[in-house]
Amino acid sequence: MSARLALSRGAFALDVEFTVPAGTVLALLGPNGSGKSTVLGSLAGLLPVRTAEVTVAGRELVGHGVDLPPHERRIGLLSQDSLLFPHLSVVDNVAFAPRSTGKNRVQAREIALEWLSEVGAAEFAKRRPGQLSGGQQQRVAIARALASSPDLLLLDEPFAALDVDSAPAIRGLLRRVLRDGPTTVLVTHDPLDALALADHVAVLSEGRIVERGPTREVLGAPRTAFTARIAGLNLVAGVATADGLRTGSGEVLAGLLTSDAVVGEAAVAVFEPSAVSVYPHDGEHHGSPRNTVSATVAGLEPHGPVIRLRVTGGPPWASGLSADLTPAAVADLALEPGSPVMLSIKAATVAVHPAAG
Ligand SMILES: Nc1ncnc2c1ncn2[C@@H]1O[C@H](COP(=O)(O)OP(=O)(O)OP(=O)(O)O)[C@@H](O)[C@H]1O
Repeated sequence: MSARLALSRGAFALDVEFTVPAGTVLALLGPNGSGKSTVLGSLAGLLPVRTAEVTVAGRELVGHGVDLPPHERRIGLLSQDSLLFPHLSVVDNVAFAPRSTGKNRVQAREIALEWLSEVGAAEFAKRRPGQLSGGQQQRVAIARALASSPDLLLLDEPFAALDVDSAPAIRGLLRRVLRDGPTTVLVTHDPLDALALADHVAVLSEGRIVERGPTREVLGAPRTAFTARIAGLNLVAGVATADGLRTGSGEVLAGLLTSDAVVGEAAVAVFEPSAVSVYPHDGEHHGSPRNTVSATVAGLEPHGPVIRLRVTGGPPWASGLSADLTPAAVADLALEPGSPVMLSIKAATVAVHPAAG
């Protein structure tokens, strides 16, 4: 899909242009009020726009004199609170989607039951939404969003209303259905959601896209202050193992799997720069011998109250890692670009998350 959108809402102005390759997921990240929900509302045809050109799956939704109403756009929208129809059963809620695209009652019911079983909610088919937990309702809402076979799926903070126990299961479910699913735009404030689900991210600030690119590149090496603040994480890509992550070059980084990570599947090890300890190259270090590597200081930059050090060299996965040190520690270790160092990362601080792709 490709979109160019410009509009004003009071003093707020949105002006964005982006594309999402077919079948992939774009995450929109940005601070409160940056325009994320406005982008989704405009794509869905729910907000008046000044200029818009939106093409999805080769079909023009808006632009050049065309302006399809929301129900003709073939867009599935999933918001934070699922807004199921309270007076309809679960299966009728889901069947509503294919019905509205012209399927007859029998076909619509069949499609609904298939999707309910796909999302693990078949047993609730006859219940009313009020008789389900928040997580169960969100499963049904996902089934409903997908049951219309949308050309474009819009997800607006799909985990925001869920408790910490049900969010990982729903994230895992979305990962599964999005793998072969429709082209998707996901709004989130959580970089870990973007890592788990999105191929690309775009960072919005005050109605404009200030940064975009492949998820791991943008979150691992942010170029804007905002992205650095929300992300700036150390990311190492590989495959989840029982006790951590195997990197592309075969080393194992010890860590803890999150509850939605699956051994043998693509994963990203995530740890904060403050979790990386730095020792002199030939001196003693007291970290776990497992996650210890030698590297070379590439650069030092003030980062709030600490100094953020970036390294190069060492095994491929370690090149580009960041570590936060106090100014006193930098002085004690006499660190400067080119200094050889040892890095140590406690396994307990390394979280292994499932990764898109
Ligand atoms: N109904 C409205 N009328 C006028 N202005 C609005 C309206 N809704 C939102 N805005 C303004 O549009 C801007 C973008 O809001 P939007 O909800 O798109 O941001 P967001 O990035 O989704 O924020 P959040 O993360 O808080 O959901 C904000 O400045 C907001 O005040």
